[in-house]
Amino acid sequence: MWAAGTLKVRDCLAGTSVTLRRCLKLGATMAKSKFEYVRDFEADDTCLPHCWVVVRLDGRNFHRFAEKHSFIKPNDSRALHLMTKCAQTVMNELEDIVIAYGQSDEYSFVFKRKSNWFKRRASYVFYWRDYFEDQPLLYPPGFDGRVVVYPSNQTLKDYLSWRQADCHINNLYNTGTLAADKNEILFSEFNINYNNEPLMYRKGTVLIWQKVEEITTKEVKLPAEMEGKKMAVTRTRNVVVPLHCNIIGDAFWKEHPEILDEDS
Ligand SMILES: Nc1nc2c(ncn2[C@@H]2O[C@H](COP(=O)(O)OP(=O)(O)OP(=O)(O)O)[C@@H](O)[C@H]2O)c(=O)[nH]1
Ligand SMILES: [Mg+2]
Ligand SMILES: [Mg+2]
Repeated sequence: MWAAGTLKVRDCLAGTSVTLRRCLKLGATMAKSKFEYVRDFEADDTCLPHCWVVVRLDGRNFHRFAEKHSFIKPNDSRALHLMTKCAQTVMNELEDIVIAYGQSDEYSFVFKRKSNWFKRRASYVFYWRDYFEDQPLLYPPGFDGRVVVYPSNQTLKDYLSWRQADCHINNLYNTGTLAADKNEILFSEFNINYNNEPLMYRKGTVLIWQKVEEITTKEVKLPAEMEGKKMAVTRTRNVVVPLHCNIIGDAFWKEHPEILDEDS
């Protein structure tokens, strides 16, 4: 998705894979060969229907990539914004994604229960220069993807909570030290109040759809006496908005009931 040719997400979301399998079956009956047996190794990778489908992409050996491209430690806001830009682009292309969550070198995309499609993008490389102006891209990063299905709203919420907890733990660790009472040590020894660290670093990024009112001027044709006149027209548009809020706990889900709404 982020770098061409590196993503190995199986096409388990696509209804087309079923069609493809049918075609293969048809072809196979027409021309069977002694090699036919290898098809038995194919696992049925169709995702369970009616479940939430999560695709998580994670940078491969990103430790090296960050080092080679002089990323600021432990958090480089350019890198995080570049990831978010890519994820927003993906969401804008795939309206079936209801929410996405990103931190560090990973992004999770949650597809509607009814979804049946998926696409690839080479966004990360494409937008690199917008975020890392002075740092040339030395090699294209690779991202591996995995697909997991979650059967209930609660398991999906728990999945996203797990990723945000991971963001918190890693960030606290990377910002400071190994010891038990990290917050206290950060404050007393390094004079860093962890709670003052930017929210994007502590909470990661949540991408959701929000309706915005857009005012545009339009030439109005009717009625006849107003012909040629420009008028302000308001229309509602769905846009992808980044948030750096808590998704662990009920408050977020109560505030945004539409995300998990079956019919939306
Ligand atoms: N300096 C810096 N490094 C980052 C930043 N974001 C991610 N990284 C690096 O990316 C790594 C991501 O962790 P992992 O995904 O567990 O490790 P990985 O090196 O990508 O290895 P694999 O995922 O197993 O291939 C971190 O350990 C950091 O080294 C950042 O903003 N700044
Ligand atoms: Mg990684
Ligand atoms: Mg990672």
